[in-house]
Amino acid sequence: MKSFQFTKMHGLGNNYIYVNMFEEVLEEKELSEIAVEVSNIHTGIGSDGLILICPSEVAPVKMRIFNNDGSEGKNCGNGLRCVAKYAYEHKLVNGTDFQIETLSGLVKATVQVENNLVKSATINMGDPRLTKAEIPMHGVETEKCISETMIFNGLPYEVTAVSMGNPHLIFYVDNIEAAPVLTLGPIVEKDRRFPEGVNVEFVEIVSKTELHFRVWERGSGVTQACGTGACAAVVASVLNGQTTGGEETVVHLAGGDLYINWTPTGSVLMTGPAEVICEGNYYY
Ligand SMILES: N[C@H](CCC[C@H](N)C(=O)O)C(=O)O
Repeated sequence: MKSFQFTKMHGLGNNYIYVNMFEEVLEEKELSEIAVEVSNIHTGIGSDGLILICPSEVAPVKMRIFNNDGSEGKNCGNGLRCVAKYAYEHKLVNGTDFQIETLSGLVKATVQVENNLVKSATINMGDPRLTKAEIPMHGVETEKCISETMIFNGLPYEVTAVSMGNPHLIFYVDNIEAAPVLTLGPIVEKDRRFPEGVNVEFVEIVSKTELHFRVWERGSGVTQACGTGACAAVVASVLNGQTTGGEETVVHLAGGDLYINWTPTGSVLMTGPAEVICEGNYYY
């Protein structure tokens, strides 16, 4: 019987099982299966997936994220805030500003500290990627998908695609409570026009600096929040003239609020909470 120590953390209810790979050893070929197992609420711990906090050659720490279906994602906004919290509190980094390596590149983290504990973090998520080649999605590689009509389940929808290092497709609705998250989400997630799959977001515009948001995540289904998705939603809303670029926009997610700014320099800043739920030993 093998075991490893874990910390369960969440960002606005988007919760993952975090493993400190500076101290634990997990076999690469087991990671996908471990992600599925720990995520199971009946026979595991219960979570949206697994996140590894790893050594890096280019930053103090590296984040790897696995969804609850075992697939590996390339970025995770809520996860980055929790990794930043863990790294600061476990002295894996020096000071409140540091870089984190992800599979989609380096991001910059700034933690907000009270009584030596991180309450929230601001992550500079870098620039959004907008060409169809970068999403990735089928179509002319250099073209962007902004308010493009696409047919899903026999019906036309105006959609906008944004990558924050992971792919997102944004749908606009008049009433977020009635958004077809459970019906349309799984269909779009696996649509063959997205060769790596896609995270699916539904957005209701409230004002030029406020929106409601729900998500069906690639590889995890419905989650309480999606940080990269919220960033993608703000970028899409600015591109569609619905919200104001360069202004902090509040995104209301099921689990709470994120503050997102697509700055004039092109990078996207995301600020929100990060919390520890529990720690323990997992036996497998
Ligand atoms: N919940 C994460 C996104 C996970 C992305 C993952 N579902 C994928 O891209 O495969 C977030 O806060 O950004």
